[in-house]
Amino acid sequence: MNTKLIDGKEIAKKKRSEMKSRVVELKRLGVQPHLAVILVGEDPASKTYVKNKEKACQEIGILSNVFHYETDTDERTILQKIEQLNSDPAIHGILVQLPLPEHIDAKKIIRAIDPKKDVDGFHPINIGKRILGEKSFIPCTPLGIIVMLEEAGVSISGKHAVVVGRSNIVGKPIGQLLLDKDATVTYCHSKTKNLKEYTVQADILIVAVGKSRLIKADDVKEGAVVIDVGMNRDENGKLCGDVDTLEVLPKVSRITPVPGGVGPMTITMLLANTIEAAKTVHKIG
Ligand SMILES: Nc1nc(=O)c2c([nH]1)NC[C@@H]1CN(c3ccc(C(=O)N[C@@H](CCC(=O)O)C(=O)O)cc3)C=[N+]21
Repeated sequence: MNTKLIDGKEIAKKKRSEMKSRVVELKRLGVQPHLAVILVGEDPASKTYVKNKEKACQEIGILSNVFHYETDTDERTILQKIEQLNSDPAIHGILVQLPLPEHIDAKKIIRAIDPKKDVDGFHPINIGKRILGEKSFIPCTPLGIIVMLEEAGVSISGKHAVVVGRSNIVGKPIGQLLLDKDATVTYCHSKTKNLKEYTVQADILIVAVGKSRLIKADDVKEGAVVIDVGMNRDENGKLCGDVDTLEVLPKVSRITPVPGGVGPMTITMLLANTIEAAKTVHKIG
């Protein structure tokens, strides 16, 4: 593998093997980490992701249950399921796979999850705590990015980080996390005029917009670190990111590939959050 590539798959593997021992330790103390996943509908990408999450749980000894509902399931049924999972002491983490069908109010669903079991870190309580610097669940993708930067030995303090994309699950939280690590942060989005003017200034460039190969060599600074959060299909149906990796590669110092970059780290952080949830409930340090 090109030495410029930050190998998310490899870092994920290392982290998962560490977690595996932690799970063994927890089991010795009588605690079996347990994740519940709610999936509504038949979106093929969602089904694949959920399957990958199940597999990852199994691999490191976390129990997982997937509750799969038909597309036309009403909101109340899902809310009732969440309530049941909230009050079940054997369940430590609850994840509702997004996106949900349109007739279901995702905001309402997320608010129904017990914040202590919100391993996605999407509940307003966890978002509020995070902003205030209190202990909280951090969304898996941004957390995975921070861990990758650390593992790759990229220092963050004093760097100019440019975040392209402002979603609640990636853009906004990763900017906040980088800020907490003393980066100077610029947010760009669909209404940003002359995007390139900003991206070329980035020491650390995070791209999470969902547009195939949007970022070209001209858009990056020499020696930049680039994190590609995109998960797109190109015109040939091939999985690709928001960055034209081959084109920018000669110019950057480090870059995450797609696949094999941020994706595997996202799932790994879900496992980490689930273990954390189990430890907290059972008051294990
Ligand atoms: N409640 C919720 N939480 C999420 O964390 C969540 C979600 N909903 N909805 C969808 C997005 C997307 N997401 C991915 C996770 C792993 C890969 C992943 O492992 N990707 C592989 C490739 C997978 C493939 O081949 O399709 C890789 O990049 O190497 C991708 C995408 C989690 N999400």
